[in-house]
Amino acid sequence: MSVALLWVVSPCEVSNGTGFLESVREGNRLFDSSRHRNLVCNERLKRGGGKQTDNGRKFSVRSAIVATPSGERTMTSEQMVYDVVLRQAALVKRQLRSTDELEAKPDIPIPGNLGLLSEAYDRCGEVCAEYAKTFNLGTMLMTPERRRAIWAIYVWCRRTDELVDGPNASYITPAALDRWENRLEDVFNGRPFDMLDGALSDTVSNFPVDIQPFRDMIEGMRMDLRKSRYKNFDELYLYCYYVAGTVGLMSVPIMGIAPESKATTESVYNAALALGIANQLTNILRDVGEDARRGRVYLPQDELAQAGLSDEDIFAGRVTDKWRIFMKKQIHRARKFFDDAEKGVTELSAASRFPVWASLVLYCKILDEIEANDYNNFTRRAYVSKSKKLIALPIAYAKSLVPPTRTISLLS
Ligand SMILES: CC(C)=CCC/C(C)=C/CC/C(C)=C/CC/C(C)=C/COP(=O)(O)OP(=O)(O)O
Repeated sequence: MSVALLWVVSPCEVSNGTGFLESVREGNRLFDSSRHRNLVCNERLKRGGGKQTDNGRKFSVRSAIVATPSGERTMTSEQMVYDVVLRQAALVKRQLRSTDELEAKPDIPIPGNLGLLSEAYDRCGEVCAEYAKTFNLGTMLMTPERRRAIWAIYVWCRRTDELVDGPNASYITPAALDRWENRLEDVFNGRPFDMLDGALSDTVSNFPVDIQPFRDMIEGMRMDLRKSRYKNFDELYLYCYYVAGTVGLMSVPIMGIAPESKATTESVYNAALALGIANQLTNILRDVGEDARRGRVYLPQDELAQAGLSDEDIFAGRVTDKWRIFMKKQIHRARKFFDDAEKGVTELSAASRFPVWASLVLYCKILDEIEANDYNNFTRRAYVSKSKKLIALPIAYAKSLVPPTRTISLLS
């Protein structure tokens, strides 16, 4: 069982599988923060974020992405996701107008709870160190406030992912995800359920983080529960946004954009979104065989058909020329998303660039490894060896020293 879940699941809760989320409803809090709650609410109202914390809207906003009553959509997934980008960018701009520079504020003093809060952040750091070693190493260059905020977000994402991918996944129902979303709303309202939520509550009160990407990540988990095929790339793009693009949007308000950057806020968020999509597409291409053994195919069905391939070919795991041609196109697309992301990394605040470059350079290399495996992603797992990682890290460091562009946005 993953460490992240062990921390929040007591033995009796594990026994019935759903107890962990069941207890969310009971509201048996570990983290008493009535003072913290008021401060968070005031903070969000100051930022114009009151709408998000309106109890009346709980669960009415499943996702910013909506369909017509007949289920048809008039916009592409990309256009719809861009609305979330604009919303997050607007939130940051409002914050920037009210402060000279986007820097973390000092801790909110919570007498009696300060020790607990710092313990909560420490635990988040331990999870990050355990599961995201390279990225965690890179975060050591960030300011302590930013580093621990990134940890808190990472832990929430990991716990969310564990709900559908972890040891209790078979007990997870849409209702359980609704309760998890309920708990998320509580986090943003300053009513954290446990210590790890407490760290996130503190983070979202200190940085201009929008709740929508968090809600959308839960929506991605719902999608994973009900769907195992993707008709076309538009559908797959939406899934990738939900489960990974959201992470990019959550991270930039913490990482901060360099004060000297001339790029527009939207373009930097777009690049962050692109990195999430690129990572997820890479993850999908690496795990084709593993996913197929779970009955899942995260590849556009129309493109498979155009290449003369079907699910049967994937379940049979045949590396044919048709498969190689298909894979080349998929890899090419993933690389284009990495290219879009690269333009934005340089615009981040200096200390945040290294962890992002390191993870970008390393994840991108997985695509090279799939090629080196002659596109056999059915029975061979593409991975980047330790020695290749060691070579890549100084390159990432050198890239992180490049300052933002001096001219008005080169980014689209
Ligand atoms: C580019 C700019 C401007 C900012 C960077 C913004 C960030 C941090 C984007 C990164 C988004 C991200 C890390 C998305 C998660 C993608 C992903 C597929 C993670 C895979 O997680 P695991 O499943 O743990 O991976 P492994 O299976 O490879 O261990």
